[in-house]
Formats: sequence, C-alpha cells, structure tokens
Amino acid sequence: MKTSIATVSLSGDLREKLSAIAAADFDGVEIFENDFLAFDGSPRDVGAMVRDHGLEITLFQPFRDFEGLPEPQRARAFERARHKFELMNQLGTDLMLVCSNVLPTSLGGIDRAAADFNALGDIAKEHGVRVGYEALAWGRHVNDHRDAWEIVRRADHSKVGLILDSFHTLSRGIQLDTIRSIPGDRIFIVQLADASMMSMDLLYWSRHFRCMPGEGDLDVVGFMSAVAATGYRGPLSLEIFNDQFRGGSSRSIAVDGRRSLVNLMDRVRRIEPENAIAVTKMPDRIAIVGIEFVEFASFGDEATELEGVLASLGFVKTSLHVHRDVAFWRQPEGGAINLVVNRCSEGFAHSSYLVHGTNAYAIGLRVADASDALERARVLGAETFHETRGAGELSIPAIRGVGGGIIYFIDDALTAIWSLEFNQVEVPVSFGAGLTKVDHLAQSMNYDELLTWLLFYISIFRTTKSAIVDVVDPSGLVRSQVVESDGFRLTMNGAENSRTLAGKFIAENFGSAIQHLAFKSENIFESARRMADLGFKPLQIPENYYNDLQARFGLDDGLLSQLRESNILYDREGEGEFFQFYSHTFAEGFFFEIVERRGGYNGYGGTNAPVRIAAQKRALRPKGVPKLV
Ligand SMILES: O=C(O)c1ccc(O)c(O)c1
Ligand SMILES: [Mg+2]
Repeated sequence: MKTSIATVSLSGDLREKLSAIAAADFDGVEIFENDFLAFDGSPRDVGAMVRDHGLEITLFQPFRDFEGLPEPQRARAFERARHKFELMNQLGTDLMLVCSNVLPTSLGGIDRAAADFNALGDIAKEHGVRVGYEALAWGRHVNDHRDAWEIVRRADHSKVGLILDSFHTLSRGIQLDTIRSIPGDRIFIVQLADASMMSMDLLYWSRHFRCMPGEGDLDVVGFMSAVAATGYRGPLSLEIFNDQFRGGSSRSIAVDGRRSLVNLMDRVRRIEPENAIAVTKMPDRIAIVGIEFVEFASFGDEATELEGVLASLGFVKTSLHVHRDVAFWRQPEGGAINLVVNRCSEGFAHSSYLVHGTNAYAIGLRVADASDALERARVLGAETFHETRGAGELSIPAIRGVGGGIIYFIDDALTAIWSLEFNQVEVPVSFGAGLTKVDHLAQSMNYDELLTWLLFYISIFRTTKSAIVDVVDPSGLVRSQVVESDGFRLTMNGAENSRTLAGKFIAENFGSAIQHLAFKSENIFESARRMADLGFKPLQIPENYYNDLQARFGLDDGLLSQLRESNILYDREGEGEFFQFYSHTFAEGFFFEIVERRGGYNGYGGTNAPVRIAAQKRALRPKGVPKLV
C-alpha cells in the first residue's frame, strides 16, 4: 500500500506540513497549488524539500475549468496547462489533476471534452507528464465518475487517465459497483475522504466538512473495495478539506490520516481478501468484553477526600497491593466494579497526579487476548506504554489514550494480578449501595480532539459510534460523541470553550481526561437510600425540572415524588426508561453518576444534560459550596 495525503488537509506552512506528513510515515504528498503559491521558494526548492523529507509528489492539483470551452477561452486553457506542465517538471512530479469544469460558459458534450483531453494528452506527453480527470460532484456538465470515465475512454490517450475521489462518488450516492468495470491501470490516482451526514450544498459540504475515512458516515470501505477490485495498486491519497483540521495540530492530523488508511485497508482485506491491497497483517478489531478496573491517581488529603466519596458510594477497601500504596475498592456485595486508588509517591501514577491532580488516569479493558489488542493498537500507530515492574509483578500490555492516560489490556490470564499482587483486608462495613458495574465512562476533551479519539476507539476496538449530539452548557456548546459495544460505553465530550463545565475541567485538569464515571444500579431508589445513609450528598435538581417532567411524561405522583426526593433525573425512549443522579464535582471537576436502565433504554439521558450541568455549575459558585460528604 502506497500512502499519500494532500497538503490542503493540514495546517501550517508547506514546511510544517511536509514534516508532519513525513513523521507520520506517508510515502507521498499531493501538492495543492495554493500551498505552493504561498511558499517563498522556487519550484525546484519545493521539489527538493519534498524529497529531503523522504516523500514523493504523487499529484499536483487542481487544474480547473479546462474541458469543453468555446474559443478563445479554450486556447487560454491550453496555454495555462503548458505553463503548469513546465512547473511540474521543476517540481519533479508527473501527474496533474484536472477537475471537471464548473463554468457556466462551458459547453458540455462528451466528445468535445474527450477531444480536448486527447489534445491535452499530446502536450502532456511532450512534457513527460500525465493528466488525470476528476468529476467534481458539482461539475457543470460532468459530476459523476461514470461520465468522467467515458470521457477518458474516448480521449483514448496513454497520458490521460481517471481520478476517483470517494467524496464525489459517495456524496452523490452513485452505485459503487460502477467502479468495478473500470480498468485499474486507467485510474491514475485515488483520493479518499469521508464526511458526516449533513444536508447541505455539496460544494460547501466538501470544502468544509470532509474527514478521515472512518470518522464520518460515508461507505468509504465499500468504495475502496470496488477500487481494489479493479486491480488499481497506485497511491491511496487523503484529500481532506476540513476547517478544524486547517486550524489543528498538523502532527496529530497526519497521524490520524495514516491510521485511517491502515484501518480502511484492513477492513477491505477482511471483506474481499482476493482483491485486497497489501496492508500490514494485524488482529481484527478488538472486542471489549468489559471494564475490568478504573484506577485513580491521588495523594495526601485529596486521596483521603476521594476515598471519602468512594465510601459514600458504598465502596469499601477490600485489598491492598503487596508492595505499593495502592488500594482496591469494591462494593461489599460483590458486583463487577473494581476501583483502584493509587497513592504512590513515585512512578507514572504520581507524575499524573502532579500534573493533573486527582484523576482517573488508567482504565483496564477486559479483552479476549491482551497481546492481540496491543498488536493491533501498535500497528495503528498507538503509543505503547511500559512501566518497570517489581519482581513477581505482572507486566500488563498498555497504550496511551486520551490526555496521555493509560489503557491496560487484561485477558483471563492477566486477572491473576488481583490475587498475585493484592492482599485481602478486613472489610469493616457490611452493606454497599448495590452498584453492579461501570455503565459508562465520560472523557472530556477539546472539540478539535474529538475526531482523533473517535478514530482511535473505532479503529482499534470493535465499537460503533452514533451521531454527535449538541449539549447546551450555560456557557457554550459541548458536543457529545458516543462510542459503544456490548461490553463498553463511552461518551466523549468535546468542549468548544473553557467556560463550559467540560472546558473548565480540561483547563483545570491540565488536559483531556475521564471526567465522570457512571455506575449501574438495578434499583436506583434503593441505591440512593443506602448512599444517603452513608453520607452521600446528591446534586440538587431544581423543582422546575420535576414540574416539566410531569407535563412531558405524565408520571404518577408517587414516582414523581420519589424522583424529586432523591434528585433523580428521568428519561424515556419507547418502552425504555432511564434514571440517573449525580454527585457534586470534586478535585478538578470530576464527578460520579448512578444510573438505572429499564426496558432496553440505550441512551444517556441527553435531554437532562443541560439541567445537570447548570446544577453542577451552581454548586461550584464560591459562596455556599456544599460539602461533599
Ligand atoms: O473543491 C474543489 O474545488 C476540489 C478541488 C480538487 C479536488 O480534487 C476536489 O476533490 C475538490
Ligand atoms: Mg478530489
């Protein structure tokens, strides 16, 4: 597999773009004309700079509004082309993209366009270069790859070929099988982009909202399967016009791009192994069986406060690490929630505490095979994590996740860690709060990181994403993206500014991280009662909310007063019902949630989020900050 990316996809000047592209291990780059024009150096300098980065120029683009023009514009277009071919010779690239004409003055006519391309092919040949023709989805007369292919076929010139771009084909919903009858050697380059579904003018959608394959909703896998079937083995080139990427970190966007291509070709190989374009072999996407543990880094008084909150949630310290200041907390009745509080004064956990304050810096994901999980993550460019372990301690495969946090992979064999490294202690309390498992984790991050981490989760793990939901915080918008599977639920909240609850958390925590943990109860009213007995102080929900709830759902008075009494929020979807209540925020803005799902409710109470956020912010006001426990 030969990989390439268009300079237009990244932020920065040409030099920054090239260094990010080279660092992410691409083979080539499409030089977008504007990046060249804005560069202060000769075409030969640019060519040398690209090659010095170990890259080749796979394409020079775009050449606009060429075919089907009346005279004298037609002659002008040929003159322009000659000029560009000379430039390409100096740059050291042999392929130019001609996108379909959008001018109202262009005449149309397949044979007229074919004749123009045949003549252009002769000029290209004189210059030792080739041209590829791409149908823009909004082209004046040609906006479908089938018509572009017909023109290329009739042009019948060895230096004239077709360029396919997944966005143009998929945005128009063109049948993908129509690609399979095109000869692979007549396709000069393939451009790839995805996009989230939105109803919008095609040009605007394309120029502002493209994203990496896998990050959006288009069937790029189906598109690439069809391309691979043609025998095409040339570069797979990302061409991503995206406003956020233009302002983002070029290094991280380039890494995402490379990851998206490797993941894409792995998907294609699994669907049609006979056709597949070579890509590094790796285990299939990893199923997350469940969350084995969540580990907090804390220290001193803050750790004591955290442990107080855990105790008010019904957790008890059930065992201690044999060598380190690390404690294991569970509900005394059992259940599947394993919390680890790490109070060590050295090592990674302590560094994490020093940078971020008390935070849930690590999660352990239960998987079928931990080394498979590590291998897939590694091939997809995830950063592996290794900490020196003491004698007799297990080494658990791990990678870096959101905000530099750690994701451990635990398979059956590795669960031995609990008995090998921890000693049981006397449990003083005999009842907990009946919390049974981690329902979901929520990670907060800046909005411009959201797609990066979405791609991370859906490429490494067998998870699905749902559409981004806008959550209204009194100080701005937070976008919430769900990633889930049978054993795993995650909400990622992308804050657009630092005044929102999520934004503040990121600022005060010094980076993205897990902001809340939701535990599941099978009887939320009973859990709330027991927690009240243990000193838990729930987040106070205003009366207006409950009055509205009655109007919306027609709940009976008994249920309503139970909800009100325990500050429980409610939602319903079809037959499904959802109950949730919250702790106040503590440390740098971390909090807990308790939920109960009934009748197959699958959401997260999104409509309640603005009420909850406003309540949390109210509670944060300097005057009258309530004590937690
Ligand atoms: O938006 C455009 O004009 C444009 C230009 C070149 C391309 O390859 C493309 O897909 C779109
Ligand atoms: Mg294109």
